[in-house]
Parts: sequence; C-alpha cells; structure tokens
Amino acid sequence: MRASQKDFESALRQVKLWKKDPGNEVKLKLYALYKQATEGPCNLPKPGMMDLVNKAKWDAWSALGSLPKETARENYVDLVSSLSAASEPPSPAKPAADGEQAGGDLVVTSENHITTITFNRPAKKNAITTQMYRDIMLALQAASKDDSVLTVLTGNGDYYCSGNDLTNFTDIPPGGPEEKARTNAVLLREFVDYFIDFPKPLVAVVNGPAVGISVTILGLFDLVYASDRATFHTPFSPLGLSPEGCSSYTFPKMMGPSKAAEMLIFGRKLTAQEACAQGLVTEVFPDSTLQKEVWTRLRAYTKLPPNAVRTSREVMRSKGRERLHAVNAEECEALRQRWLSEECASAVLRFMSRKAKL
Ligand SMILES: CCCCC/C=C/CC(=O)SCCNC(=O)CCNC(=O)[C@H](O)C(C)(C)COP(=O)(O)OP(=O)(O)OC[C@H]1O[C@@H](n2cnc3c(N)ncnc32)[C@H](O)[C@@H]1OP(=O)(O)O
Repeated sequence: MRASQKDFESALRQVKLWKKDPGNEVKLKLYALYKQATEGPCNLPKPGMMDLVNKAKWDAWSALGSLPKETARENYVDLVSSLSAASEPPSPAKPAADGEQAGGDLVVTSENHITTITFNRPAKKNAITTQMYRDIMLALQAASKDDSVLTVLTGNGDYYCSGNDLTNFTDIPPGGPEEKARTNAVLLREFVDYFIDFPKPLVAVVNGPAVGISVTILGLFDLVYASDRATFHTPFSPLGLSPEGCSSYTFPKMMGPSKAAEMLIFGRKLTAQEACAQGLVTEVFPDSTLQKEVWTRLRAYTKLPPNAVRTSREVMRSKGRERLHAVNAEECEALRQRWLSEECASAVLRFMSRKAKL
C-alpha cells in the first residue's frame, strides 16, 4: 500500500512524540529518508571530515542515491510504524524500559562508611557522558570529605562501563574541532587528576565488561574486584586514539611492557582471569556471588582503624603522585592531537553509522 502525504505527516508528528531516543543509527535513517522524501537526492557538497554530525547525515542521505521521493516517503512511514510500539512511553506503574533508576546517569549513595558511585546508564552500557565526568568529580570531592572509609565505583546492568560516550565528540562548538579537542583534554586531565589525588582507598566492583577509560583508570585504584563475566578492553588504536588514565605508565609497571603493549597498542581484550594474572584485577568472583562476597569483605575493611588505613595508603601512594600528574598531562596532550586526526573522526563516524563495534 502506498503511503499518502497524510500518512507521512502523521509519521512526522509521531516521531516528535517519542519519549525514548531511538539511537543514532535510526535517527540517521529517518533523517536520510525525510530529506529524500522532501528534497530528492542529495546534491549538497560533502562536509569536512571533522564535521562529524553533518558528515554522517550527508553519508546517510547520499547512500539513498536516486531513490524516488514516493518510495522514500513510504519507507519513512514503514520505519516509523515499526518503531512506534517500542517508543511508547512506559506506563507509570512499570520501571522505565531501559531500567534506569531514579537518580540519573550516576547514582551516589553512602552507607556503612562506604560511598558508592554507580554508573547508571544501562541502556547505553554505562558510557560516560561529559556531564558524568563532571558528576564523578563532584562525587569524589564529596566522598573525600564525608565519613566514608572506602569509595567504590561500580555499574548498573550488564556492563560495568563501555568507556567514553563516543557521541561526546560530535557536538562541535563555535570554535570548531580544535576548541572541542582542547576542552576535552582539559576535562580529561582534571578527571584523572581527581583519581590521582583522591585521599581514601578506591575500590572498583567490576560487574561486567569494561572498556576504554573505565579500564585505564583502574591502574589508579587500590582494589579491583571483578565478576568472572567481566572483560577488560582498551581498543585505542582501532579508534584512532592513544591511552589515557595514566595507563601508559601504570600498566607497563604492573604487567610488564609487552603485556601492556598487547592491551594498549594492539587492543587485546582480557578476560577477568587474565586481568587478574596481570595484576590489574585483585580477585575474580563468580558472577552469582560477586555482590555478596565483595560487600561482606568491604564492610569488614571499614572496621579497620581508619587512620592506620589512611597512613598506609599515603605512604604507598605519595612517592609516585608527581610522576602520575606528569604522565596524565602528557597523555592528554597526545589525545588532544589524536582527536583532531582523520583516523579518530572516521572511527567515531563508523560507530555512529553502526558499521563498527568493538
Ligand atoms: C572528555 C573526554 C574524555 C575522553 C576519554 C577517552 C576515553 C577513551 C575511551 O573510553 S575509548 C572506548 C570507547 N568505547 C567504545 O568504543 C565502545 C563502543 N561501543 C560498542 O562497541 C558496543 O556498544 C559494545 C561492544 C560496548 C556493546 O555492544 P552491544 O551489541 O552489546 O550493545 P549495543 O552496541 O547495541 O549498545 C547499546 C546502546 O549503547 C550505546 N553505546 C554503547 N557504548 C557506547 C559508547 N561508548 N558511546 C556511545 N554509545 C554507546 C549503543 O550506541 C547503543 O545505543 P542505541 O541503542 O541508541 O543504538
């Protein structure tokens, strides 16, 4: 059945009512079909490589070639109707479809002298947005002053964290990609500095796969407890990136240069057992007992004399701190340049147009 102009307009209205973001892949398809249906084939000049969003849109529209306007209109209506059921708002009685808890993308709780910071974006595999970097710093600042003995980082859902949200690179400010790269480098440096300077023991409870920056900063933690479902992946080269979180220094020190090179340069993904053998993970637990065993142990640790714990940690940490700050600065500068590279731009585009996953 051919879609009428009325069906098309109704589909356009329906999309505006969707409460749930359908994801970049779908948004690009809808954009391309809309443009083809209303303007015909794309004849705009190709945007520059660094203009990521417009380049992705241009690619999607151009890929439709000389598809007739009527067919594009029909495909648009079909796509919207197939997705509409999934986009209906959840009833108030049920939890949100993506399982997000009240409290936003980051949940911070304090109980039994343990402050817990939880990545809470399960629908996006707990990818870290720009706002989340800022909120984690605020949470660490508060935890450094509260009555907690330990600070824990963990994830809600099947992932621990899928690393930096790759769409963080797509909102280009008026100052262009250079300004974006500069502000990202400043934010990253400040974020990692918080972990270097944090005054209390930091514990990661790695409940599932960990990617990118969520792996590299583990080198700055005191304890890393992992589920046997967890994996540890730093795919920097495929993304046109370079290591951060002081991992270029902490990983070779911890696992030796060649094991670190396999991870940080060649992107080898480690299982939890392998990461434990390399010293990145303290102990691996069966997924079914991770929470019970780890939290029982952590509660016992909070009963230790707090001043002795602090002093021991300080003497272990103080010698390397200056070096870590220098490494952090160097890694951020290397990344600032990487973010401006064609290799990185192409990798982000591939992810956004769903041609690539890890
Ligand atoms: C201030 C800046 C600081 C920068 C610091 C730099 C850090 C470097 C890094 O962290 S590099 C690592 C970056 N991360 C990745 O490359 C991971 C990309 N994600 C994937 O490859 C896959 O999503 C996966 C393997 C993690 C999971 O695959 P799976 O098939 O199980 O699930 P989906 O792909 O369908 O994912 C579900 C939705 O989550 C979105 N998503 C997942 N990870 C990210 C991410 N890192 N950034 C943005 N979005 C992410 C994914 O797009 C799906 O969303 P959708 O349902 O809307 O399509």
